[in-house]
Amino acid sequence: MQTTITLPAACDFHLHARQGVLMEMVAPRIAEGGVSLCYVMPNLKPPITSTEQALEYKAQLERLAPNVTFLMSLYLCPELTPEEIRKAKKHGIVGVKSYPRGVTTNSESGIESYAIYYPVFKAMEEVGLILNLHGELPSDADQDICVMNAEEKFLVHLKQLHNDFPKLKIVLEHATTKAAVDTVKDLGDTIGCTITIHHLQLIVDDWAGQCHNFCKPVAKFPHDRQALRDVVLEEHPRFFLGTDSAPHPAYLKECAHSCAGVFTTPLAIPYLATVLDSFGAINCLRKFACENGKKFYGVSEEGKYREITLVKETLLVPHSYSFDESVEERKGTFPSHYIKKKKTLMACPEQLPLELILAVFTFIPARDLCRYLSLSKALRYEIRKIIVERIQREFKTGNNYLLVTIEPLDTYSSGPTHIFDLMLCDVDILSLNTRFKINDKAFDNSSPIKHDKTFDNSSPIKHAKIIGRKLQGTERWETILHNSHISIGSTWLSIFDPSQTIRNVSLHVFSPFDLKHETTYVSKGSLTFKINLEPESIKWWNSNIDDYSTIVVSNMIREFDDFQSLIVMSLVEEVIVNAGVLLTAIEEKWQDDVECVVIEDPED
Ligand SMILES: O=C1C[C@@H](C(=O)O)NC(=O)N1
Repeated sequence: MQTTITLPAACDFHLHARQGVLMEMVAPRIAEGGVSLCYVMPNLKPPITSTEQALEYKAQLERLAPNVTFLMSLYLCPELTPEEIRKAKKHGIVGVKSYPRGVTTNSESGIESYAIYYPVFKAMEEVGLILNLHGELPSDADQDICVMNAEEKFLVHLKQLHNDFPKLKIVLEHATTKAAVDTVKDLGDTIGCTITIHHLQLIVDDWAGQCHNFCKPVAKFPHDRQALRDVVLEEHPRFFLGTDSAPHPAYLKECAHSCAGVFTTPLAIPYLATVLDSFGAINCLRKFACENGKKFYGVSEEGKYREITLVKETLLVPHSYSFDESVEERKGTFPSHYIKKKKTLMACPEQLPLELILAVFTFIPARDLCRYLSLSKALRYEIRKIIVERIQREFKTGNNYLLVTIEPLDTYSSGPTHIFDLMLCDVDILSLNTRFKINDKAFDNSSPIKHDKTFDNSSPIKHAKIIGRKLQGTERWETILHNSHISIGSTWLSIFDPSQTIRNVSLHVFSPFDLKHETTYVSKGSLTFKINLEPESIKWWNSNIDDYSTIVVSNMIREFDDFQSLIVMSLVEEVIVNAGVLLTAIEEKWQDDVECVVIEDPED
């Protein structure tokens, strides 16, 4: 069994290197994945339609990944003229990518008919630019076209184009069908074809219901995959690697309308080797990934040649790759349960008198609390991540947020946690008509709290000065707990075991924009424990809460120097009700300034 392979760094002839923060994440990973040359797709926003844009994009990529050779392409669209083609050629642009309108990511300005582009194709044929085809027809039920046959039905256009421009080099991108493989083989030497790694692995069953495997064109039938594998095994010189690696932010991938794209760049060649090995094609790696494409394109690496060595051993694939999603442009579609949105103040957070945004998220209804509590820590961790993603989706500025989650820690309640949240809100609790009470008496385990079912408007709130605040003129936040214990007379506790006294206090503070910053401090009755977000690093220790007469919140949040907003979230429905009271009060008091976002429980 071959366990080590040394070969030239590979070429990826179809890469979505993206732009902005996503590009910053992708570009350095190209070499990490064993690739030293790549052909970059132009479907950015706005698409790359001019030589200047392509060169500027290339320069950005080179700054981020100086060891990689970037071959650039333009986006086929009406602005592209034969003159621009000639100019592009002069400046080293390699090809033009054609997207049929609406078939995939950023293809809104794609083409509807090839006929109008014939002068452009003619110029390309003359100067030797490559035409890259996303080979799918847009779905059209009336024409019986859907994702499963969109590629096959497109092939007539490939044949036609080849017929009309026999010297034009055309690459049918990311072929997924036997029909495509057969067609490319039948056509002459000017027709090449890229194959992705994932299409050598996946079939339709793997993406139906599995958003991470969803891409365009979709993976097809087992016999189609076999045809792709066979042509690799055959080492056919006109078939070569084009990963179509296409990352999307998790919130656009793991959602109802998942974006198409499989992100393989950081592990491209190890992944390819693994897949090839699985069907006995490991010896075809070199031709498929390092040689065929370069020959077809007639390109070399201008001194950037290097070798890579693959070692066959177990590799843990990261669950995700992080980048600053907060500054990614959001799609216009907010979840349908986004019920209330007053004013977008995120754009001008300095207007917030209390630097406060209160967002209340329900994630799991209270009645299902036990379900949440029975989840493993790892799963809870995932859930928190999802919540973070939700927040990132809603709030897109580069602001820092202080995020407080309210979570139950045991089966009984998470009662007082929202008191902490109120503290951190830096609001005058007394002025809010809530039912929260803060006792100044030492907490007495033997005296069960009252479980009055009435809404206690009149309860005076004592020690309002325990509110945490950002210290004037400093960046420190502080909450002082005057030897008090916190109690709460809220009705909702009674849905749990009424004989239980409040036993836990939890406060989770972290920045939704940097998971690494997460620090969770939890005081739980006479027990205080600390949790880092990583489930493995959960640490517990005993300590009496009396020892914590002063809780200096600045300790928890010391890493965040600039909070514009506070987000309070809860997994507990009833807390939402209470927080709703808070929201109402905030809205009443600062109605012109504060945007309160309430997101209803989607399951309701
Ligand atoms: O052709 C494409 C485009 C790509 C993307 O997300 O840019 N994703 C895909 O799955 N196919």
